[in-house]
Amino acid sequence: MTERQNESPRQSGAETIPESIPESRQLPADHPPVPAPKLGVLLVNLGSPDRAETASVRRYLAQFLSDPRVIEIPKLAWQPILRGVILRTRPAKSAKLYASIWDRERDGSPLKLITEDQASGLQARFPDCRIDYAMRYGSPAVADRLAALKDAGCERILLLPMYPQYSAATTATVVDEAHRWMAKTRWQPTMRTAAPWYDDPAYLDALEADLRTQLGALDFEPQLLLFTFHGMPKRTLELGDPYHCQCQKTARLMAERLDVATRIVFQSRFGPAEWLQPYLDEALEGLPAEGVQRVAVAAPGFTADCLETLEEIAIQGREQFEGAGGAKFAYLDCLNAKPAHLDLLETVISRELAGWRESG
Ligand SMILES: C=CC1=C(C)c2cc3[nH]c(cc4nc(cc5[nH]c(cc1n2)c(C)c5CCC(=O)O)C(CCC(=O)O)=C4C)c(C)c3C=C
Ligand SMILES: [Fe+2]
Ligand SMILES: [Fe+2]
Repeated sequence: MTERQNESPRQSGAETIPESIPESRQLPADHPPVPAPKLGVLLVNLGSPDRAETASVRRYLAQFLSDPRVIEIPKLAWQPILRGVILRTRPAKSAKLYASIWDRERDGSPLKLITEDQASGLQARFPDCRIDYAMRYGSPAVADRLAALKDAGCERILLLPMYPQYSAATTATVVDEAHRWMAKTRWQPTMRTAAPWYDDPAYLDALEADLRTQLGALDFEPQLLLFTFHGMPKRTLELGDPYHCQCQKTARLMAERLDVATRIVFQSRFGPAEWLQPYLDEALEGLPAEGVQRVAVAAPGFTADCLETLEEIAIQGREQFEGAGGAKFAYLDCLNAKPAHLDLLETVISRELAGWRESG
């Protein structure tokens, strides 16, 4: 083999070398193909089942809930509960919920399709990079998309866990998974991970503009705007996870920018342990008795609408509030693939690529 082909513009086998490439850059006929070096960006969100069907949801939940970053209970104690109880009962119920939000035309979950749209929207803004997306659980798998970026010649890859607030159960497990692939890879790309953007002015600007627009379009004036974040076991806060503090900071900085009363709550409790409080469902059920008849709910920790927003908040949350006597309820959707979100993600990606694009 000759020296490394960092500067080689070759894309494929020796017989396809264009005439214009100088002799010194050509590879011998028996050399493995070396694509031209590029920058890659991989957006990674949580993931969904491939279909809104029990078997598919069971596979997805088995992978998700076997992750020791998500369920911090020793494997020997947890697996019998997971296999013997949860995977026997939950998949059928969750499949029905997924069916209620499924995009039938594009045949996918909102979370996956919105992430796909974010990646293609960003690709148009970064013609010099290859932008792709993956799901931490389910498909497309992180390892497969990292391998595809590498095969396309990306020698430097920016990993973008799609969570504005860091938690071990979300951000860290994306990094773990990427590094498991790295550990099996001979010629590793250089990899960076984007920092969480929970207090970044670009994030707050995007949220503020979007929430103002959505609030302004309502047919009522909310007395209260609830900021709901996905919950975490309370124990994770005691163990040093910064998630709770980062959610609090996002909510406080947003409250300072908006001229409506706000409150922070946490949703999607799982299992019998105490989770971060106050809980969304209890808040919605208690508000009418406090005299709050008109409420709006926003979920600034979700970069894409998903089961936890479209079903748990927009459907169940409304029922809880109205069932307790509330009059007006509005769910404000996530930033999704809206231009304001692409602007924010462009800012984050450009910052994280600093030094790479210039030298690339
Ligand atoms: C946005 C941040 C998220 C945190 C933090 C988080 C922690 C966390 N989640 C579970 C259990 C479940 N979460 C489920 C769905 C789900 N969770 C997030 C995000 C966070 N989770 C998203 C975006 C989604 C939606 C996925 C989709 O396809 O739309 C589910 C599955 C759904 C169900 O069956 O109800 C479970 C279970 C735990 C235990 C946890 C922290 C330890
Ligand atoms: Fe979750
Ligand atoms: Fe805190």
